[in-house]
Amino acid sequence: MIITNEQVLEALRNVEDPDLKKDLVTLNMIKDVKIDGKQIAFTLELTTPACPMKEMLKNACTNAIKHFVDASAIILINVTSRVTKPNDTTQLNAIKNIILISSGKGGVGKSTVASNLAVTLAANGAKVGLIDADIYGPSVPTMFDLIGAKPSARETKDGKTLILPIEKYGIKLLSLGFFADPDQAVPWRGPMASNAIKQLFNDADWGELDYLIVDLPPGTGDIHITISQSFPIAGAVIVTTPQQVALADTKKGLNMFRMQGINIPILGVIENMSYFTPAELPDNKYYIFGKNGGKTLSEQYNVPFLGEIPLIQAIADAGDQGTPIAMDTSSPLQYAFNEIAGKIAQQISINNIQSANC
Ligand SMILES: Nc1ncnc2c1ncn2[C@@H]1O[C@H](COP(=O)(O)OP(=O)(O)OP(=O)(O)O)[C@@H](O)[C@H]1O
Repeated sequence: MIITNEQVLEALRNVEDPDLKKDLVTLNMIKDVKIDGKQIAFTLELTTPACPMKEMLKNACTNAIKHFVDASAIILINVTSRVTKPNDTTQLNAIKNIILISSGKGGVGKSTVASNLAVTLAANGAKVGLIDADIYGPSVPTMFDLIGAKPSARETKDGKTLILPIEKYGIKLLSLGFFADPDQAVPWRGPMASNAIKQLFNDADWGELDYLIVDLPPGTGDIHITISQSFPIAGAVIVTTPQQVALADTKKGLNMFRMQGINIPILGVIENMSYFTPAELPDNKYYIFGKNGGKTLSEQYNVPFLGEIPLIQAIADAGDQGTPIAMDTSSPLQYAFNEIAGKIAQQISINNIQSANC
């Protein structure tokens, strides 16, 4: 019996994307079906390279074809991705999704999370940029071993000067720290800071990006309002530690993103420094700052809980050495960040597709 494209597509109509609640053919995720005797090849186009359901969907496609078409078929699935973007993106057209990394309190690990998410999404194959908008203490130059680095500029055909982001580990980076002397007091204040931040978005040659991660200053202030109101934001990720003082400030941050006029989707809460694990006793967990604070908060606010990151000296060491820990293939944290990045990318895809269908 000759296998036809129609039979294959009909079989794949039985595979539903659990997030988007539609089948893969209706979602236009099946491309280039080619049949050669018993061999069936096609492309499965996901909405993000960091999709946590990649393997599950591949297996479901194989099973559907074997069940509905031919149990002895040889199935070759090429998985690719085309990252979706919010449908109201009118400016910064080549930047698909801007993700804000925010925290109510300083020092809870916002920059650590931003850096590790950036390298994780890039390792999955996404085009990633990172803006360090922390006016009080930009840490991206340290975390990417770029202290003292200075971005160059290029002139466009119409005479405009564009800043060229610095590329490191496959990520395009701009930090306010590149424009100030690392040993001088930070000069960014009020309107000057807001203008400088806007320039990092508007006057830089970002090229095409799937995700632009923005490391915000701690707390709730002018910079948050400026960025939220000036650019289309895919969502905010909130970083907290488990202590009550941190959680109280985190609530203020959550409330700010929900304020009228800001109204930014909250992609979820990450709890950093959740427990301490000594290097010599890797299976022991000591909840020195309390347990489940971040999880309880995310339940109260009805936002996703994205995961826990332990307090481990290797994270601080990796940050100080300029090689984010998620790049270390031998570290269990690579897996932890991969899970968190997958959940964030998945949430963005769902929001984008839902907003496109509205
Ligand atoms: N899970 C962790 N385990 C160990 N050290 C950590 C962890 N998370 C962050 N750190 C360290 O804590 C310090 C503060 O982290 P980081 O700079 O990421 O916080 P932040 O919230 O961005 O701070 P700021 O308010 O200054 O912007 C850094 O030295 C970092 O390496």
